[in-house]
Amino acid sequence: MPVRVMKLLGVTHLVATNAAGGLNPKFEVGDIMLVKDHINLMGFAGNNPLQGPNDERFGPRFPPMNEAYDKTLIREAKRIAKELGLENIVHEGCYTYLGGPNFETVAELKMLSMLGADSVGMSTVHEVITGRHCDLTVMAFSLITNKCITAYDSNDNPNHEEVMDVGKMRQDVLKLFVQSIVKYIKQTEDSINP
Ligand SMILES: O=P(O)(O)O[C@H]1O[C@H](CO)[C@@H](O)[C@H]1O
Ligand SMILES: Nc1nc2[nH]cnc2c(=O)[nH]1
Repeated sequence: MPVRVMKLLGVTHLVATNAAGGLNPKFEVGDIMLVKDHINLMGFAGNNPLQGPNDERFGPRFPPMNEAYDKTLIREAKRIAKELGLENIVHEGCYTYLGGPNFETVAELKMLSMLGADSVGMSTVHEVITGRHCDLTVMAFSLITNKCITAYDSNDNPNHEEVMDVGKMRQDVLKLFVQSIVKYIKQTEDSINP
């Protein structure tokens, strides 16, 4: 619903952000993962934001999702990351999400890893699908707030306080990153529609 309101207000681009657990062992807490693709696990269970009668004013009944994340924006976000000296903490990967609110079991994390997911959260995919359905240009990134633990002998429990703390720790960097991306989008739009 908020995404469709944005569309009706004339918004053309959606930059979605989330806090996520890092499944890719190369990711460190505080890293940023540009989303290049997602696995809509909730969709597999029949939970999709496009369920119900299709409103053709927004988009088609069966929209493609293979190019959900704009490749140009990913490329430019990487360039911007380099300019800001963030290239060591900015990666690219596949996001997946579960309904939450509990964090995952060890077996679930192992499965998600095997499926090819690099980060796991509880949001974003619904917004992205709705945005792509109404033809918004979409990019998304995850802030890796915790490493997903796939060992049974670990006592390291994920918790929401840690998620909030890492968000606060990185807020200035994320603000600068998003501002720079939005500035790039605005410059590009102005050059197309002066
Ligand atoms: O996806 P966002 O809202 O960024 O936050 C993620 O982190 C929270 C759990 O700590 C959940 O809300 C999960 O979805
Ligand atoms: N599902 C999920 N959401 C998160 N949000 C922040 N960390 C996590 C995580 O480990 N799992």
